[in-house]
Amino acid sequence: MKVITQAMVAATIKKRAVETHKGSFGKLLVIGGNAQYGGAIILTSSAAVYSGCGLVTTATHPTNFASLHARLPETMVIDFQENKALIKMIKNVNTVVVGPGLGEDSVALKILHTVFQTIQTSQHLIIDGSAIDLVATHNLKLPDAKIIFTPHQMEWQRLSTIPISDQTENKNKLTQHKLHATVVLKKHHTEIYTDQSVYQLQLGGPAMATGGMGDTLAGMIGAFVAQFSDQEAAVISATYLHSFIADNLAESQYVVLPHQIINQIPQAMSQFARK
Ligand SMILES: NC(=O)C1=CN([C@@H]2O[C@H](COP(=O)(O)OP(=O)(O)OC[C@H]3O[C@@H](n4cnc5c(N)ncnc54)[C@H](OP(=O)(O)O)[C@@H]3O)[C@@H](O)[C@H]2O)[C@@H](O)CC1
Ligand SMILES: Nc1ncnc2c1ncn2[C@@H]1O[C@H](COP(=O)(O)OP(=O)(O)O)[C@@H](O)[C@H]1O
Ligand SMILES: [Mg+2]
Repeated sequence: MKVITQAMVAATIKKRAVETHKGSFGKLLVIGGNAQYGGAIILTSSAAVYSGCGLVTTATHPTNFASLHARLPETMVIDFQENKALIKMIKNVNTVVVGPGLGEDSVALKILHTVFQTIQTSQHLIIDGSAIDLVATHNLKLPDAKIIFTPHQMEWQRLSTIPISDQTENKNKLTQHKLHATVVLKKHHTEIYTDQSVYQLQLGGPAMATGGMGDTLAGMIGAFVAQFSDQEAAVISATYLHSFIADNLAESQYVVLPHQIINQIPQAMSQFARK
């Protein structure tokens, strides 16, 4: 297992070229947030905007529109139940994040079907939270796209059928290979399984054990993958930065809240871009 280093992150987050515009830094669609879990998609969307994605659109339940816009005017919104609008928007972006706070009811399942039917080979698809459980429960066939799963240990157990106590590097690697996807297995010392390698994060700690922490990471990964050309480097760097910021805050805080990490992303990226 390779340890993720600061140098890997610094090599990914580069100073921006001047002859650029918002279209140069990725177009991302985040899908999630039912009537119960609006906070999840607010965190994912915010993390994506603060991570520098050029254009972020949020497909969510309409009950979340006002709260989302009050926190984050930079994102655009669509109703995730409007199938035609959803299809059009999926075709209009280079990266999709699906799952944070999506829920697992029939509406959620229909949305996930639409994503899987519409996504193209060249697009990045981050599958998180409820969407991972829907894939596992309904044994869904994965589309041909650049897929990244971001399960915590229980979600990985449901998807891979490997019990948490048995989630060894070799077993995880075998399932990652079968899935044809990158797997970010979230836990203390998160592990990232790609086609090429296995990486370990040696940052992060229990101050991060707060609901919404993974929703935030999903937005960061989405934004990094949307704007940086090397998918593997982007996933590793987003995962590192998330815990790097948390550890800095945890020096003076007992707990670290997801929105506090989000607020620090632009400064932390600037720090790495100057290395
Ligand atoms: N503000 C919002 O709107 C929020 C919305 N959210 C949204 O809710 C949806 C459901 O996601 P979820 O993660 O909350 O539920 P689920 O998948 O059932 O997992 C929990 C079960 O797994 C177990 N467990 C074992 N190991 C574990 C580990 N390493 N990490 C974590 N859990 C571990 C754990 O064990 P226990 O706590 O019982 O010890 C428990 O039995 C999803 O869409 C998400 O985006 C949340 O993000 C919260 C904020
Ligand atoms: N004790 C811990 N040590 C390191 N990281 C942790 C710890 N507890 C939680 N985290 C991190 O917090 C995030 C939790 O993700 P997840 O369970 O999906 O949260 P949620 O769905 O509530 O947003 C992961 O990135 C995980 O690595
Ligand atoms: Mg989660």
